[in-house]
Amino acid sequence: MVSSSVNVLLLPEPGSGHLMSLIEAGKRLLGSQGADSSSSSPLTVTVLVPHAATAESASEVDAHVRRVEASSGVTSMRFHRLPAVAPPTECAGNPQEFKSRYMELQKPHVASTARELGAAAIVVDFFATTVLDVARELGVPAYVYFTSTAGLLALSLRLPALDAEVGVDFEALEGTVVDVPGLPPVPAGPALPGFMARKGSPNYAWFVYHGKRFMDFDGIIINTVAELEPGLLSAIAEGKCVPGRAAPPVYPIGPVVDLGGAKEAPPSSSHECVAWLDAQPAASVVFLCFGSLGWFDAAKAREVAVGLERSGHRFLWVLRGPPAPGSLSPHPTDGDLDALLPEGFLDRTRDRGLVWPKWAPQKAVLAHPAVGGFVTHCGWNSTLESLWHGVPLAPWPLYAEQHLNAFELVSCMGVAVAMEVDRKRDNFVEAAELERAVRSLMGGESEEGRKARDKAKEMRDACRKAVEESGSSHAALQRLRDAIRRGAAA
Ligand SMILES: O=c1ccn([C@@H]2O[C@H](COP(=O)(O)OP(=O)(O)O[C@H]3O[C@H](CO)[C@@H](O)[C@H](O)[C@H]3O)[C@@H](O)[C@H]2O)c(=O)[nH]1
Repeated sequence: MVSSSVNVLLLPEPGSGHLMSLIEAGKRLLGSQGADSSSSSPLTVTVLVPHAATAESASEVDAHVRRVEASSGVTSMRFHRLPAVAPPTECAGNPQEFKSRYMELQKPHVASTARELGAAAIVVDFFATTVLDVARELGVPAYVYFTSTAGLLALSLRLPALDAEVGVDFEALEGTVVDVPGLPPVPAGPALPGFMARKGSPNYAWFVYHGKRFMDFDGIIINTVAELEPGLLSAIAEGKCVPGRAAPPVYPIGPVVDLGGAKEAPPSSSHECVAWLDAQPAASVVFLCFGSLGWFDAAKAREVAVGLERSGHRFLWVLRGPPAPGSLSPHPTDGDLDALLPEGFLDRTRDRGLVWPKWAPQKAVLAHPAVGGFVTHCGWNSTLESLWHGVPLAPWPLYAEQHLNAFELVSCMGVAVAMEVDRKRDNFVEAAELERAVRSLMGGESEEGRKARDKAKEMRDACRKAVEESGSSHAALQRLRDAIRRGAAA
């Protein structure tokens, strides 16, 4: 019998945390050659790569796509570059609005490409829910890919109703809690994502829109693990987030973590950070790194330096500086260590610390046996990478949905020690608080630290089991493939 392939189009948002995650999800969808060749209708995946809005992001996207194209074993994945569109620069200061409008501008190109290539299903990033119109026009099933937690998904699904129930800005709800099915009461001030806090803001309006739209997709693919967020996934499946309306099927296929093809870590042993770790004792180093957009000014960096020095622990600290003045790009610049660090700090800590001012090989670092704890901005990719290696966390959320993630990591999953972050002072952490959290995380007397370390190991085992043949994520992927094939045959 001649097999006809089922072409799935993926539309990522070009931010690296989103793009890399959806490409990796595409690889998972393809599965091993064995799984695919046993079917009479093998899946193929075409990634529609949007032209990124700034030159810096465009070269980052290009480098990543080239790396995947060049890597062996991804033969059924193709890349199709979409033409450049004029970015909506007038809303560059509102990241969620910017991303949503930028993705909306891709619609005509997605439509023409889908017609040209033939699409059995379209999977879009969660900022691209407007593209559902294209799928409906073409009569093609559509899935949304959610790069963050089931916690954020539940809150997003609930947001349109919350918007109607709560008459004031959520920002004004200091001291009160928000009810999100599947989560303990969420303290509005410290934990609600900033873009959901101001009712009048365009970022907020877009999330109300996305929250409604998620319900209209044929399925929601999410980068989480059933065992990590069981209560939330049940609440969503049971229709508790949007009363009276069943949610579309949810496919938790995580952890979708790009390990460069290796289960343990990408080979980076020649990197200076990894070579430095090679010389440190097991589980002795606290790693500090803050995602693709995190950076510090001298005031915050000083607190970290003092806190680390007083903690007495070994550390590897990725310290990056503010975006270049006048640049449209939100990307940090390499940290100017002389300007950012207190005088003499590097000399005094030379034998037990490394401050790295540039992009670091985070996955290889987290995989290294010398690393015993991670002070993180709580980006979901970073969190999953840490849990994959059983490394406990201390959350220092900075932007996007990271405050909600921090709340969940401490209050639900128990894999993190709490750290007091002052949101009113631009997420400031005092030196003494950092020192306390690092001591607790790295093996002091604290019960909280011991629990976080144990729980992180438990979650490492759960994450690894989930992707094995009998595991929950493996089963979710199979259900997703079946649903896509059924849709193509219909
Ligand atoms: O020096 C660095 C810094 C980061 N990374 C990698 O970059 C990725 C960062 O991803 P993530 O931790 O998710 O952070 P962001 O890039 O900030 O991701 C955005 O997208 C995520 C998924 O939706 C959200 O959870 C975040 O809040 C949002 O800011 C990870 O794979 C890291 O390993 C490095 O390799 N080296």
